Amino acid sequence: MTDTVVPLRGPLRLVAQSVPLAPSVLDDVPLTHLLPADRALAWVRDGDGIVGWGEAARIETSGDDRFTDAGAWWREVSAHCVVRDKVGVPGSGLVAFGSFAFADDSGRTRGRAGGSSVLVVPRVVVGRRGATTWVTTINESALAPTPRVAPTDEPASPEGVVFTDGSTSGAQWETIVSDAVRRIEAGDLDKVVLARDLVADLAAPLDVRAPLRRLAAAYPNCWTFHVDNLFGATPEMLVRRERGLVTSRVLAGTIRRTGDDARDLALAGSLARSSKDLEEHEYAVRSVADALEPYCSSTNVPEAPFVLHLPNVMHLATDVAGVVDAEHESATSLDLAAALHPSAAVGGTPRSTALELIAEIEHLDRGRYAAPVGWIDADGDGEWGIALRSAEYDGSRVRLFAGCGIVADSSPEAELAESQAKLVPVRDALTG
Ligand SMILES: C=C(O[C@H]1C=CC=C(C(=O)O)[C@@H]1O)C(=O)O
Repeated sequence: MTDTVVPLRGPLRLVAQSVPLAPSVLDDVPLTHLLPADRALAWVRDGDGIVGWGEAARIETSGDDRFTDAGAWWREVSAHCVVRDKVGVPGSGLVAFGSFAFADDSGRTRGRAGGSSVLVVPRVVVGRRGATTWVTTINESALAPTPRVAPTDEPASPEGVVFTDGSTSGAQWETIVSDAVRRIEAGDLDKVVLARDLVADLAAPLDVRAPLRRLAAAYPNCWTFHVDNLFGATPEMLVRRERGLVTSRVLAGTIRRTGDDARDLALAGSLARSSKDLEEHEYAVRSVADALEPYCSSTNVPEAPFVLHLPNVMHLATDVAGVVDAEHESATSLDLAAALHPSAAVGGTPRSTALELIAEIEHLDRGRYAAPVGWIDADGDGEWGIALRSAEYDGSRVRLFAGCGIVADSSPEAELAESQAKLVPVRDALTG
């Protein structure tokens, strides 16, 4: 069931044009430095990506049809759009940024007007992919002039930040983790991912560009994003579809970094050998490989994970790849994200039992945390990360989220410490 906030009144006829920019025009200015304060959209990693602003069209959906309804709308918008693309790379031409709710019933309980999942078509997009930089304009009915693109003013840093417990205290959350371990030991399920939130109150409404700039600079190998008041820097790629090739970066199994390189290297070795973390990881890889298989003529699932080093933590990581088969050629990146969500990196194994347990014991509306966030183009190519290391804000109130995979050998105290480490990126981005 879906509540469509902006119903489609007849076909929406958009005109999109992408033109290359000479590299000297932006002179290596980070894409996040181009964003205006209002309606900023971002998806950047290591200098590449797309940022956008303004709004040519949007759809909000909710409920269990949130992906299918958004997908049908996107097919319709793409089919009626006139695209003049002089760049021709994934992300040029018509694009929409999107972010989806974790749970079928999410959003309703938060009292937000309308649905909680969204696709937004910006009016202006600036993209960078290696040496290629471009600007896209999107307008209704007629071509819009290409705007001058230049760095915007330095955003105000958040001030007077006060953190308080979210829906549970640390001690209460440890009890919830213990409950989950008992259920796993009783044989009800193999793995469940439990999350908690932290509230930050600021002295003034957040200018999200400040934390975005910090996250993009501090976490270059993560995808820094902002869509409709959800922002963060995620290390996990749920699915990327690029001209028939599908890739996914699966993460599960974590160890905190100490800041001492030699010790961290030894810890990376122990993570790679930890049976608890390897078990947690294997469930996540299986869930992604199994969900991709029906769409692919071939898949590649490496036998062993590698260790991904981030500034705050290290993760076990596996890059899964597949080739979309002829029968599923029309499956868009969003269709694939819908099929994969929620993977066992954020739900659990078996999926339905884990989701029931989350709903029963977590005491948290995850909103759009841990759900797909990313972008899609007119060909259906796109990238959908999992919105981890993220926060949602409303004026001067920010809710930060973090979760941990729980298996039989999990210790509540260690999981609480891990969740604190996962909160660090957004915490630091708010406090400078
Ligand atoms: C659920 C989160 O992380 C997932 C991704 C990587 C490692 C995880 C872990 O080791 O528990 C989680 O499965 C989060 O960051 O909120």
